[in-house]
Amino acid sequence: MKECIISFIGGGNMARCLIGGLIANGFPANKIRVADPNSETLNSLAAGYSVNIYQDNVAAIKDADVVVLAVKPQQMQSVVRSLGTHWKPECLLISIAAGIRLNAISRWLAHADAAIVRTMPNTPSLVQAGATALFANSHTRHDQRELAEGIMRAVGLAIWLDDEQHMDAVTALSGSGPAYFFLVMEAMESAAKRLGLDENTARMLCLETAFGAAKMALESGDNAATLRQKVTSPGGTTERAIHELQDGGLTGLFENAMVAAALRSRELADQLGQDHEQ
Ligand SMILES: NC(=O)C1=CN([C@@H]2O[C@H](COP(=O)(O)OP(=O)(O)OC[C@H]3O[C@@H](n4cnc5c(N)ncnc54)[C@H](O)[C@@H]3O)[C@@H](O)[C@H]2O)C=CC1
Ligand SMILES: O=C(O)[C@@H]1CCC=N1
Repeated sequence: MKECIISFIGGGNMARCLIGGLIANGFPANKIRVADPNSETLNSLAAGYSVNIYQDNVAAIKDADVVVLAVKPQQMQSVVRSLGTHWKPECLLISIAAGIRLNAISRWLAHADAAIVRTMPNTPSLVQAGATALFANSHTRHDQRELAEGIMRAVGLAIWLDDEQHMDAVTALSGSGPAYFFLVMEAMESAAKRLGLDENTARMLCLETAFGAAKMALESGDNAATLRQKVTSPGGTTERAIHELQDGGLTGLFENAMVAAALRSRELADQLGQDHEQ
C-alpha cells in the first residue's frame, strides 16, 4: 500500500490490533502515530511497536494523511469536535467506531466536504486475518477509497458496502463475531476437560480444530452445511452432538444474539448521534 502518515486517535484494543497487523505487513512504524490520554497504553505501544506516541490528539494529526478514530463510540463526539478547527481538507478520516454514522461525524467535524470512510474491522487484524467492511461518504475521492482499502487489506479482507445501514449487520457478524467463536472455544475446551482431557490437550485440539474448520470452509469450495454433513456419519457421534445443539436452539440463539448486536449498533447511533454542547 501507499506509504503515508497514519494517526490513530485512541490506542486501545482495536487500534493495537490494526497497528500490529500493519507493522507485521511491513508498514513502517515511524509513519504510525498514536494519541491516547493513557500513558501506560502509549508506553506499551511504543515498546511493542516503536510507533510515535502523543498525549495530544491535535499534535498527532498535524500533517497526517490519514486519521483513524479508534475511541469508544461514547467519546466520538467530543474527540471529533476537538479536531475540527485543526482539520486539513486533504486528510482522510477513517472511523472504526460501532454505530456512529457518517453524517454525525461530518457534522461534528464541521467540515462538510471532509472525506470520511466508516469501517468495521475486527481484532484478528492483529494476525492479518481481519475482516473489515467499509463505506465512504460522497466526498471521498477514488484515491482516498483506495488508501482506506489498502490499510484494511494490509490486515485482512476488506469489503465495500453499498449501503451504510448494513454496518449494523456487519457489526453483529464480523465486528463482534470473533467473540462468539472464542466463546464456543471456551465452552468446547471446558467440556473436553470434563470428559477427562488435560488443559493443554483440550486447548490444542480445540484450537487446531477451529483453525482447520475455518481453513477448510475457506478453501474447499463446499458450503458450511455440506462440510458439516461430511463430518456427520449417520448413526455416529457427531449426529448425537448436533442433535443436542439443535434441540438446545443453537440456530435461534445465534439469530437472537446477532439481532441484539445489530439493534445495539443502531441504538448507539441514535443515542450518540445527537448533538450536545461541548
Ligand atoms: N474491540 C473490538 O473488537 C472492536 C472495536 N471497534 C471499535 O473500536 C473503537 C475502540 O474500541 P476498543 O479499542 O475496543 O476500546 P478501548 O477502550 O480498548 O480503546 C479506546 C481507547 O481510547 C482512549 N481514549 C479515551 N478518550 C480519548 C480521547 N479523548 N482521545 C484519544 N484517546 C482516547 C482510551 O484511553 C483507550 O485506550 C470503538 O469505537 C469500538 O466500537 C470496532 C471493531 C472491533
Ligand atoms: O463490542 C463492541 O461494541 C465492539 C464493536 C464490535 C466489536 N466490539
